[in-house]
Amino acid sequence: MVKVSVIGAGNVGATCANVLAFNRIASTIVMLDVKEGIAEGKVIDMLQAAQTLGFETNIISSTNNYELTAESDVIVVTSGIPRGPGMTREELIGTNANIVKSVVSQCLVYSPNAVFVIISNPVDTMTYLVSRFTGILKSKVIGMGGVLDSSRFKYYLRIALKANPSQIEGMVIGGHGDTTMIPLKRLATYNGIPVTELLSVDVLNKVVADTMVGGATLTGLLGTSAWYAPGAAGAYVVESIVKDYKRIIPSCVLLEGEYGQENICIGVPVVVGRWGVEKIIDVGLNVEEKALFEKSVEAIRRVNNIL
Ligand SMILES: NC(=O)C1=CN([C@@H]2O[C@H](COP(=O)(O)OP(=O)(O)OC[C@H]3O[C@@H](n4cnc5c(N)ncnc54)[C@H](O)[C@@H]3O)[C@@H](O)[C@H]2O)C=CC1
Ligand SMILES: O=C([O-])CC(=O)C(=O)O
Repeated sequence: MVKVSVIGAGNVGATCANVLAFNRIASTIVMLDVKEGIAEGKVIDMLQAAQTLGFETNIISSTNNYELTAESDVIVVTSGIPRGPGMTREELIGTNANIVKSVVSQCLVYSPNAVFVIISNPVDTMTYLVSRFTGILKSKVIGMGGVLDSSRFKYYLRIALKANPSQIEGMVIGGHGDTTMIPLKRLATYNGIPVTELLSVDVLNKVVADTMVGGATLTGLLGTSAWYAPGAAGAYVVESIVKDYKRIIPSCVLLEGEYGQENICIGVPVVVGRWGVEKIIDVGLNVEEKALFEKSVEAIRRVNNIL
C-alpha cells in the first residue's frame, strides 16, 4: 500500500496525480487544494477516466483538510502561483514561500515521515526553505526541476539530431532558472555516441539555449506555465521513491560540501530510492562546467537571501 498526497490540484498537481493513478504508482492518492471544488472536481473527473481506462487507484479529494493526507509515504508540493509571460520564476518567491511554508508544516503534523517532492517555484529556493527550516531530514526533501529540464534538453537534442527519442541521454544540473540551468552537453549521447561528435558547436549551443528557456517559451505560448511534462516529471521522481528504483535523477538537494558547496539546494545527480535521496553523485565537472555551476550557485544564493 502506497499513499501519495499531492498538494495543489492545479495544472501540475492534477497532471502528476493523474500519471500516478494511471500508471498505478500509488494505491491511494490524495489531492488537496485550498480552493473549494478544485480537488473535488478533478478527482471525480479522474475517477470517471478510470472507468474507461480501467485503473483502480483510490483517489481522494480534500479542500484543505490535512487529516486526509495522514501517513502519506510521499507528499508532492505544487501549491502556489505560476508565472505568466515575461516573468521569471524568481518573481514568485514572495507569494510561494508563504504558501510552501504553511503547506509543509500542516503536512508534517499528519505525515512526519514522508518524503517531500517540492515543485512550487522558484524550486531551488522553495527546496532550501523546506530543507533548512522545517527540521525534515535532508534526504527526505527533493526539489524537482532537473528531470523536467533534462526532458527538454533531450527533446531539443532529438529535434536537432532527427533522432529516435528513446536513444537520447542527457542531463541538466544547476538551478531551475532561465539563466541558472546547466545542460551537460559533454555527457549527452545518442545511443552511446557523444552528441558533441554528431552536432556542430553552433547547433549544440542552440540546443542548450533553447533548453534553458524551455519553460519561458511554453509560458509565452500558453499564457501560464507548462504542466504535462512537469506533472510527469514529478510522478517519475515519486515512482523512483515508492518503488525503490534507485534511479539517478538530477534533483535539487541540500549540499553539505558536495560539489564544493554548502548551505544551498541546487540540482545535482542523486540516487533516489525508498528513503529519498540515497546518494549524491559527483560527475566530475570540467573547468568550464565548474565555472557555470559556481555562477548558478551565486544566483540561487541571491534569491535565497530574500527569504
Ligand atoms: N519545479 C518545476 O519544474 C515546475 C514548477 N512549477 C511550479 O508549480 C507551481 C504550480 O503550477 P501550476 O499547477 O501550473 O499552477 P496552478 O495555478 O494551476 O495550480 C496551483 C494550485 O495551488 C493551489 N494553492 C494555492 N495556495 C494553496 C495553499 N495554501 N494550499 C493548497 N493549495 C494551494 C491553487 O488553488 C491552485 O489550484 C507553480 O509555482 C509553478 O511555477 C510548474 C512547472 C514546473
Ligand atoms: O516555466 C515555469 O515557470 C514553470 C517551470 O518551472 C517549467 O515549466 O520549467
